[in-house]
Amino acid sequence: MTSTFQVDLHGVVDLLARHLYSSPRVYLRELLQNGVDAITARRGLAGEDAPATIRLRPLPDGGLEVADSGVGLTLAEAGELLATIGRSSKRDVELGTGREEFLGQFGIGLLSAFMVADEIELTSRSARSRPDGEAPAPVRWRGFADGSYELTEVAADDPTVPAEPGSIVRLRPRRDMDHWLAPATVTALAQDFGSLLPVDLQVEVRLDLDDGTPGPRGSSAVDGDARTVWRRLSGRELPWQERHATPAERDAALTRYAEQTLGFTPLARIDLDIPVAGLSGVAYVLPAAVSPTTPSSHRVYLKRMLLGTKVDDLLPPWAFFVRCVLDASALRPTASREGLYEDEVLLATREALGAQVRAWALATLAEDSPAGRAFLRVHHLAVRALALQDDDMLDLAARVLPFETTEGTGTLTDLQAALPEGARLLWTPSVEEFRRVAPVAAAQGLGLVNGGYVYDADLLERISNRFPRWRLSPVTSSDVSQALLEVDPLRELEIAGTVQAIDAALAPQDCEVIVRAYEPSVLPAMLLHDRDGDHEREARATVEAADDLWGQVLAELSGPARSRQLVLNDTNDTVRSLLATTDPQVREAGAQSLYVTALLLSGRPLRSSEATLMNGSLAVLLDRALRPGTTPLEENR
Ligand SMILES: Nc1ncnc2c1ncn2[C@@H]1O[C@H](COP(=O)(O)OP(=O)(O)OP(=O)(O)O)[C@@H](O)[C@H]1O
Repeated sequence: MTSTFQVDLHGVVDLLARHLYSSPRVYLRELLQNGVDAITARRGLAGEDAPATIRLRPLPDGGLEVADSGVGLTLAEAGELLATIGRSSKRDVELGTGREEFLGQFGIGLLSAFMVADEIELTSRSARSRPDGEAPAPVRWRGFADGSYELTEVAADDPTVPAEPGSIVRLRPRRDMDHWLAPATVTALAQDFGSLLPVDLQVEVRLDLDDGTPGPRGSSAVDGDARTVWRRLSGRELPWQERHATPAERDAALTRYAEQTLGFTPLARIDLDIPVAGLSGVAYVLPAAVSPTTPSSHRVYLKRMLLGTKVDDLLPPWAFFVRCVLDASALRPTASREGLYEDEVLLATREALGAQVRAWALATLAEDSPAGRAFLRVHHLAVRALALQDDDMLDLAARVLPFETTEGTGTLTDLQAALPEGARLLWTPSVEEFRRVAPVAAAQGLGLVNGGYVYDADLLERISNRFPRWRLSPVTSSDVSQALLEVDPLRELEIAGTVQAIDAALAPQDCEVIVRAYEPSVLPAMLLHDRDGDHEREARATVEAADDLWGQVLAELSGPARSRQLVLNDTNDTVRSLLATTDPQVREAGAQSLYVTALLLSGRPLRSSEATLMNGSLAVLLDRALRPGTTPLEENR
């Protein structure tokens, strides 16, 4: 024996309301959509001239009436389609997809009305004719929130039946949800979802409740005490397909449209057109920079019905500087109809949209125009993000993107122009390293670029690898130390003992001390990070783990054990004073404070152990300086 599931409609509606739809507001979209689909079906039957109207009428009892001039339903169709959840006339059973021409496909849309109504009544006159040529009798289906329904034939002259083919859906409000059916809400929702629909959508407005929103008026009527008018909500061309006398007028109209619908005045506009996805629209460039992690959300219409105002994942991640408004016919909605189904068409569309935005960015940046400069000023981060994955943009970016360099903020071209012909360009992977090295590099005439900001290290590395003509490479400690002059051998001999003592004082900081003579002489010391230090530390760990014989060999190969070098500047007066002192306490405290100063110069905040070191050394130096009658540094000269 086979049985069928018993379905508790309350549970299903609750599931839809809580987990599928983001808000009960979608009930109106589902009703509009059924009306549009029924009109499409009637056009298929009777030709393109078939009437295409949807009329929304708030009822005096707080309910709502939605009347369409669609294909209508026969008794058999209503019995099959409305009595079974998940049954849809618009699905392609063989392909398992929604048929192209319709908006609906899942067979659950009408249920969403139970989020706001206790009772749904659909009265319909079918546009089909019976085999005997007679018109089928009109039908009335009444569905209740407890899952029960009634289906009856109705007399053709019944006054509640549409006079012409079509359907009228009436909702009786659910307690506590009646505000969703209030006239102002219905008008606002219909405007939002349906203003671009290719049908004549009108709402009946009571003049005493009219909020004065401008819009074409239809005929007026007297309904009881209140005068009413029909206000037309649709009938607009897609804004980007409207005709204008001149391009300037089109620009102005589309800018106004962005201001009204998106709430900003765009920096620029990119027309979008992807025929295979039946897609057209506009990408607006944001007037201010946004973080790359801000989810970019777009206003999307599917077959001219609003899908959502915050649809994401429509463009590649690097295109976070645009907001699109578009309409597509070949993209598929998810069942909630609030997002896009991730299928091959969406993947191809995303790529094609990315290509159109990219082509605009390339063309705009390539010409040195005010628009290009404004775009770069506001959205240089997005250009950097795009250049990371696109060689054409990378090549352009290398020429137009500003970086922080030892010659000020400028492009790589600017930096090259400021250096002797054929000079190499160097870059640091962190801001800290740039701060450490830049004063010396600048004084030595080295061209240094700060790669420490978002995307820049990766970008500079890609430029180094892909475009050798820039002669760009990451800076190494040897690049810098080569520019530092060895002190003369006699001087080296003179200070050897002191240097050894200072070196020992900084050993706990994992820092080796050397002395060189370099410009600028106001800089007492510089801290170089040996990026090979990591390998050395690894080598040390291996030495410790190895047996005696191998340990000795490896120890010889592993080189200097400390990962940083404090390079004291022998042309600096303070350093010379320190090197001259024989007071061990002053020497140690002086070395520690030079070390901390060099750390601070790199811009990195001090760790607590380093702050303690600074305070301790300062206390010693102050104590010696304040002892009456002596100045410690002079005392030992
Ligand atoms: N106004 C209407 N005129 C004619 N037929 C209708 C109307 N409203 C609903 N129907 C019929 O009832 C069926 C079920 O409607 P329902 O809104 O539940 O699902 P759907 O529109 O097919 O799919 P979806 O769940 O994607 O909206 C429709 O496929 C359609 O055949």
